[in-house]
Amino acid sequence: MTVSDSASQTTEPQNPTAPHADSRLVDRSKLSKMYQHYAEMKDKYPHALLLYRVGDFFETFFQDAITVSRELELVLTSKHAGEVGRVCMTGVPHHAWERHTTQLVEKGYAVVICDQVEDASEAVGLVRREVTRILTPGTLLEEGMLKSSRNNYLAAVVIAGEHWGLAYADISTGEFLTTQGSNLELLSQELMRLQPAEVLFPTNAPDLGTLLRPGEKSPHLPECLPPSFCYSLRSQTPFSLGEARTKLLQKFKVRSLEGLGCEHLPLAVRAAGGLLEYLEETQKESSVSLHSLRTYTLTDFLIVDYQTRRNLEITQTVRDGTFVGSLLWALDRTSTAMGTRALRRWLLQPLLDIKGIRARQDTIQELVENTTLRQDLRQLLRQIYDLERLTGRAGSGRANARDLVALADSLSRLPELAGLVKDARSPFLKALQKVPPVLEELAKKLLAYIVESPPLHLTDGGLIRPGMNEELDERRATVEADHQWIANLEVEERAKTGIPTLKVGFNNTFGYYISISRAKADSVPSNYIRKQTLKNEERYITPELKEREARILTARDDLNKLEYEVFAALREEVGEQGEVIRIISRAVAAADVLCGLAELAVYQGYCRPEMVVGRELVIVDGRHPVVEQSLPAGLFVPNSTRLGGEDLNRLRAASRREDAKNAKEEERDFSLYPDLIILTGPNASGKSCYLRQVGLIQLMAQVGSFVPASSARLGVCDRIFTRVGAVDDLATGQSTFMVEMNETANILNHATARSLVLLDEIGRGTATFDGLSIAWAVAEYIADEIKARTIFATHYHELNELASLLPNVANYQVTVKELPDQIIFLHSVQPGGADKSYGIEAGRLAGLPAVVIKRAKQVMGQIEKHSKIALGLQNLD
Ligand SMILES: Nc1ncnc2c1ncn2[C@@H]1O[C@H](COP(=O)(O)OP(=O)(O)OP(=O)(O)O)[C@@H](O)[C@H]1O
Repeated sequence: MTVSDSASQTTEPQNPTAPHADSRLVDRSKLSKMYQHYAEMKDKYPHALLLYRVGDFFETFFQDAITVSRELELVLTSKHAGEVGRVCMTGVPHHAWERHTTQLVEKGYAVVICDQVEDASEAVGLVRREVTRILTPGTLLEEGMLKSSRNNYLAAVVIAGEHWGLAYADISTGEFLTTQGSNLELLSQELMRLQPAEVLFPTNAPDLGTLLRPGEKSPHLPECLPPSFCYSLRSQTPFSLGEARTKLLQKFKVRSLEGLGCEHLPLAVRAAGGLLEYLEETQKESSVSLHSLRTYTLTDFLIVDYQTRRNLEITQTVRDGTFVGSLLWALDRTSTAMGTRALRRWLLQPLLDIKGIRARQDTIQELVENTTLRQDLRQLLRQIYDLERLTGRAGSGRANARDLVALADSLSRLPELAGLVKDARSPFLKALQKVPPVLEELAKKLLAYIVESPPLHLTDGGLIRPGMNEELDERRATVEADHQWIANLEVEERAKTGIPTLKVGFNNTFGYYISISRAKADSVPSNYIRKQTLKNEERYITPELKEREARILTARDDLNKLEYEVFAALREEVGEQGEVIRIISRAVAAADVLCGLAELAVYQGYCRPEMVVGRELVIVDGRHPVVEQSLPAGLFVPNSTRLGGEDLNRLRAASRREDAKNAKEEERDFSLYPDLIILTGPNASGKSCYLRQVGLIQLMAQVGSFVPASSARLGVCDRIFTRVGAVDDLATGQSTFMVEMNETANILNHATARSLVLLDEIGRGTATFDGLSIAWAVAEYIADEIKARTIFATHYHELNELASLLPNVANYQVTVKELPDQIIFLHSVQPGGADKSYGIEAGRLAGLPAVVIKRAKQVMGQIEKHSKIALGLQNLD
């Protein structure tokens, strides 16, 4: 439900003494001035929660108060708002606004901050308030609101028939990319990869501005958009080609979009332009600092669809969605937040380009071979803060002095980093060899200007070192002289009055005063004016003291203001170098990822896979990278895999050259390396583990990582498909079997000879013979028609018959040792098919009553007698 919906459902109380709960229904003329202003602001942002600064609080009123008190579990109170009576109210202390806003934004609300923009003590009449910030899930910048380990993407989508444009940006790091495609399924997959915090969608819906929370339905949202994200319904205008194009040209100060790569991609342009407009609208006071726009195509990367990402547990486990136990968890040895985010991006977007893969491998290899370099690099990287986000905050005017010190500190490590890699040969280390001189200078300047441990607040002074700014030094000298005057005053007055206990003090109410014990009150000079009487003391002021005090306070104010100005100028300088810093940050992030992967390769005994152009998939002694780490050392049983031995194109070319005989010969050899493996074995023997291990090794190899095997030779895949397990998709009301069939249909319709297909059971969710028939037909179609490299794990050992019918199918089994009263899992994958599934045995081990086990064996005997499936199919031909 949107905020506005909740509001419209709130009817004004019939009870005249109950507080008003809807700003739209009250008589505005009866509201006091501040509430009238509040209501005007609320009218402008009907779809967001408005946090309105009153004194030390950010208050919410009317309908927003009800929503906020419910969502944050705060007490709902009410406040007198003029003639109209009381209105609902709840609020949060102003210093805690970030924490509370984060919670609201995480729950899918947009929050508008309306702050005081003048000093309340100087205000004439109502304190001036303005909207200073609009926070939505995709536009967060504040450090406490973001997870350092992942990007926070804002996406924008434009759809025209089957065609679409998608732009996305992370305003905290400055990334900004756009693309265009022509298949809505791919759009959905790309969104699932990005997991954006918020998606902008242009529509002509009447409720523009609404932020739909995850799962919330709207008739204006096309079905192809995954329901699990927040969608902002936007006006179509900024997404029109003309407006969007102009916006991009202006933002990046270019005459054509050619250089950005999207001149001829109108949908990509529309999405990017619309996104920019939204950022400008929500960022208000600060400019948005974004990298220049990069255009990419989905075909540059290995397609890992949502199911595969989920089944291979790349960023979270299937069972409980936790990070621990995922591939990312097992591989992450990065030392910086930038590296952690980059590793996640890389795992979700493996490469297709062999050159790119080899460049990463070369770097890992160099770091594997040079232990000292690797250790020194890791040590140094640990001292580098999140340059990307620090720069993002500086560029948008939100960095504080501590941020700039951290940034300068990190920048000043870069020359050291360059020194470490000066003799490196591999591409990603060479990228660190040159530090742009402008950054060295910037770091030096920042460290010279800003004190070592600056305060959090920017307006209370204490930021800039002495000797950096003449005017600042002068003002500081004046303030110090005044302080000295006060300090001397005590000595002088003691001497003058002869009262040794006389003291000069300060408090916020009276400012400076002279304190004398009551016993001595009679001997005070006549120019002392009594200001306050306490139990044991009298407090006085003198006209001279007051005059000095006024000077001190103004001078301090001026000093603080100037310090802030000097600081803001430094921050701006950082913002101006944003692009240069970001380029080097990305190089640092990449080197960090590769350094971590090298460390992993050494400690886990990974090998460098040989990447080839053909279809080969040869893994010798492969291991599952995650399961291996969760078992005690040495317990994981390695297994080899050999698939897709020959390049089908070459074979086909051979047959076209009418060299059919030769081709047949080759085809026979080729059968040594099958395309499809039927994998059988008892429950819990390790079939799923083996299947996933092959998928993960292929994926890791295309990320450029070394892999858990003693050797590997891998052709680059265009896509990895998986169908694993079965879960009811309750959200769409689909049964287990229908989910399974949909996923299988997707694979059969999209897999190519260059794909890797991993199928873990097909046809289990229906009657045995239906299931077996479907499984058979699917395996046959993949092996015979698609010729994708495939591993098909199944309990239907009848499928083993396929190997005798098709040359590119082979049978493998996960072996077990049978003892009289137990089965021992060997977890070893061997040629040949299992002739039984040990399901009844598993039932016995699980404690099914003996009589049931006995009866099951009888029934199985009968069924097997009548099942002559392979024979029957052969007869069909
Ligand atoms: N190669 C291996 N070495 C050591 N342990 C393994 C190996 N493979 C699997 N295991 C262990 O066996 C357990 C069961 O494996 P897995 O889930 O792959 O079985 P399965 O054959 O797919 O079972 P089911 O048919 O019931 O789905 C795993 O959790 C893992 O701990």
